[in-house]
Amino acid sequence: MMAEPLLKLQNVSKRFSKRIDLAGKIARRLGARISEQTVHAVDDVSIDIHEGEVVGLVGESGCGKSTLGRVAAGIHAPSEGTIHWRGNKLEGGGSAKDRMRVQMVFQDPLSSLNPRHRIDRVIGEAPRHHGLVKGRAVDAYVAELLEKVGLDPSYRTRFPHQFSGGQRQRIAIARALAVRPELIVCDESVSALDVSVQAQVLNLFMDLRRELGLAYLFISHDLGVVEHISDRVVIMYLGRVVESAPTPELYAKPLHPYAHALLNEVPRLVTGKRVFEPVKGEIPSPLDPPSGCHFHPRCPIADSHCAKVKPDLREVAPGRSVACHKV
Ligand SMILES: Nc1ncnc2c1ncn2[C@@H]1O[C@H](COP(=O)(O)OP(=O)(O)OP(=O)(O)O)[C@@H](O)[C@H]1O
Repeated sequence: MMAEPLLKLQNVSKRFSKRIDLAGKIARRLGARISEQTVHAVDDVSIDIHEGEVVGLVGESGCGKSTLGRVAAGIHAPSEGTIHWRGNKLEGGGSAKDRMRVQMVFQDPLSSLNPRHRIDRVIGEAPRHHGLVKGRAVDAYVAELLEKVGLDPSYRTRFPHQFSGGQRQRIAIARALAVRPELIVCDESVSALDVSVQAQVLNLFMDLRRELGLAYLFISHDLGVVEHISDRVVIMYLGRVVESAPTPELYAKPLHPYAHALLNEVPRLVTGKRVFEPVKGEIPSPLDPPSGCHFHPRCPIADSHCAKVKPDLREVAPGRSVACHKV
């Protein structure tokens, strides 16, 4: 029997209210300039992440990846659904101690690191605040973390702007590690870096996984990176999971028509150029998603049933689930 997952998200949804400024005569005549609409950023998603596992999360821009990552990290409370940590239900997003077990590393370290704080404060503040390390021991703790992420411990008196993009991302990783997490949510954590620096930071993530047994929820639009790093990949479309599968099986034979179309976008190196074949058709608005299967207007095999009925995510093989009426 498989062990209890580290993090279990069950039927999680997250909605946001969006204020729309209605311009024009009709809106004025109706006496309303502002209207509220609901964005279903995450719609009934269930995901398990096991100890030491790397789960890739992919999908086109706006499909809800970041929102799901923030729910997983306790930054957003879900509008619906439950979250369990090692089998224990987290109420109201979880206690501070529970939340420390999941840390997030963002795309742009410069905006997530306080520019006025020296690195020793950036990294040492949270563990000191939570009593993980006290007094003079903080300096040695920060130095050890800097070494762990491949930076010179003497850098701890510098400020974030004195580092390169790759070094800043290492600092953001050291800050995440400082509270001894078991799961790190990486939200496009290498996307802003040069390709050679990307590879170094990805190697660091994998070294830390081996050394500390860390699990990752790895959000990326780069399907090549996700293939390289993930044990399992979850594909989202307009707030819903459409396919979840072990990485080699998914890349060898995607089953959902969207997964199929998306994987055609994996850059292929042809005569030194990166070639993309974008998924055909517009991404519909999450303010007004299509009925039935959200993908049906762009799907080459959809029929009238797909336009009416939402397909459930069904297990089609061990560890592999697909939400499609035709699979
Ligand atoms: N705080 C918020 N308030 C209102 N709407 C939001 C908020 N955060 C996200 N959204 C909306 O929720 C939807 C999903 O956004 P999200 O950022 O999670 O998608 P994403 O897949 O991570 O996209 P990207 O790759 O572009 O970051 C989008 O329509 C977005 O506009």
